[in-house]
Amino acid sequence: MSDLVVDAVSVTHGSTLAIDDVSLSIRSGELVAVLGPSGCGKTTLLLSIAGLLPVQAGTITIGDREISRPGRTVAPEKRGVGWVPQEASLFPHLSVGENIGFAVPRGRGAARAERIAELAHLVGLDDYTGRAPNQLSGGQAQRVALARALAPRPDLLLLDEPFAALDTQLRTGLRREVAELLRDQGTTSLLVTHDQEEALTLADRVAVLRDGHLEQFGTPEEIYQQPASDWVASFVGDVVELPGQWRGGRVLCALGSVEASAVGFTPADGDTVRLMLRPEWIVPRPDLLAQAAAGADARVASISYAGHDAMITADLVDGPSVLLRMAAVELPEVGDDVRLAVQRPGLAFAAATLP
Ligand SMILES: Nc1ncnc2c1ncn2[C@@H]1O[C@H](COP(=O)(O)OP(=O)(O)OP(=O)(O)O)[C@@H](O)[C@H]1O
Repeated sequence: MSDLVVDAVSVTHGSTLAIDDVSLSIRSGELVAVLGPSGCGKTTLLLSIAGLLPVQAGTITIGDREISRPGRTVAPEKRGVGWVPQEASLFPHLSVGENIGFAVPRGRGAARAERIAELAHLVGLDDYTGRAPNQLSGGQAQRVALARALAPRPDLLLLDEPFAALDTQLRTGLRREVAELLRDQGTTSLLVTHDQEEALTLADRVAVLRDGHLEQFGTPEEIYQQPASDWVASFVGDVVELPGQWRGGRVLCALGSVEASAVGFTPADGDTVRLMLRPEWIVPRPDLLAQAAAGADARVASISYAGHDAMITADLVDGPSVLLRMAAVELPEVGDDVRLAVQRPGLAFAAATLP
């Protein structure tokens, strides 16, 4: 398995600039998710890496092989790249075993049959190699598609929303399984998804695309805790935004004086900023009720219970409503008075940059 380097790549569809000067460097064995809203260029990026679309600028390299540059596109079958599509797209006239072995050269005698058996075992379908694709469930078909892509030992595996067509329960289980399998195999993989939870839970690093631009490339923790822009902050996860005034590394706002770091600008004392918090950074602090100086008073307005946790809307006495996410162990009740505090530094964005 090799490194993938996408260097200053631009790709157009006619007059549409779908990928605009994107650079990504993926280490050997890494699983990277490409995350972004519909139409941001995820599929276009994947197609250009697969060799199905030419690049108008920049280069794509796998290991020490340059596979794309303007005017030169190495053919898809010569790139050493595997592809797992959204729908398994198995060949209906071939057995499961023959689907898995489709890209493994014939004429190697036992070696080919061994590789098919090895892959069938890897995806937990040892007993299914003689079956026809229409005798498989959706999840099983997707495993066959994965085995088929891995069989010729690609340098890089591209997965285009491979779990999107599956129901929620199956999707959660299968994606965990697939991520483990790819890690065990040391497969360098690029997974396209518009599902932020999928990206954050599975990937070593996440590339966030917006309108063909790379907004941020970082670990799931960096993307969620230190978003590079207010757009990334609101696209990946829930946000609570409050206007406030910057004062020496803190923001004075309806939640009190909250420690914060400024993102993308250097505020001066007195500047108006937007404070951004995640709902789980705000917590009820009954211990502060006796201390008038700390925290902010609020009343619980509604509770949206989700089993493992709950989203609580609390009306601040001196300000707007805020959202809190709490583990559903000891929840307050609607109408309860609470004292809220912020348990980790927030993010301050320039007021003018917010939509
Ligand atoms: N064949 C095409 N001809 C013209 N424009 C295209 C073509 N394919 C994609 N586009 C445009 O290029 C941009 C990026 O499309 P792309 O399919 O890569 O986005 P995406 O992020 O994969 O979207 P989705 O999540 O909806 O699949 C969009 O503006 C789209 O309309």
